[in-house]
Amino acid sequence: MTRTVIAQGTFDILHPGHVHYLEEAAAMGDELIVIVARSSNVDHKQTPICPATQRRDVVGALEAVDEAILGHETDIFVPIEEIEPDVIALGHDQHHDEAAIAAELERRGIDCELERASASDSAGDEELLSTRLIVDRILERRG
Ligand SMILES: Cc1cc2nc3c(=O)[nH]c(=O)nc-3n(C[C@H](O)[C@H](O)[C@H](O)COP(=O)(O)O)c2cc1C
Ligand SMILES: Nc1ncnc2c1ncn2[C@@H]1O[C@H](COP(=O)(O)OP(=O)(O)OP(=O)(O)O)[C@@H](O)[C@H]1O
Repeated sequence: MTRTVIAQGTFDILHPGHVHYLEEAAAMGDELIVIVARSSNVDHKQTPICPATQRRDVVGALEAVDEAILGHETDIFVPIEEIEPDVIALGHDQHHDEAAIAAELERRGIDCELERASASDSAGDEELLSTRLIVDRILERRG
């Protein structure tokens, strides 16, 4: 039986922290499907620079990723219901409440494990590993 893992996020301007998360998520199973957040659902930080379709296409080109799909516009559990994953891999710093996600999965009858990925190691000098920091540096150096 194929063990399907879901990873999800905004993935606006890719960096090695994203690669770390997706490689770790891929290692949790046999197949990795990535749900790329719709810009309208990214409400806890600034609106993404790149359109969702472009963010999806770049994530989908990574070696660790079997398939990247656009998330649902209004109900984030719809793709989960359709895919029926074995594991949902949450990012190390994602704000989601694990207990609330687990409760909603149970309410919808979805039997799936929840795992937390680790933070990536330091990237060394001039470390960024964050889209927000990349954008800040662009503004600082080129603005
Ligand atoms: C289990 C799960 C499923 C998700 N599915 C969707 C989805 O269908 N559509 C969507 O726009 N975002 C989806 N998201 C992503 C949320 O919108 C999201 O966590 C956020 O906007 C991305 O923020 P981040 O990149 O800071 O983690 C999902 C998140 C989780 C935890
Ligand atoms: N440095 C990192 N180490 C490990 N995982 C990371 C790292 N950066 C991002 N991720 C993971 O990648 C996923 C998508 O992250 P996201 O698109 O929010 O990027 P970000 O760089 O954290 O963005 P921002 O800096 O704008 O908040 C999340 O699950 C997040 O935890």
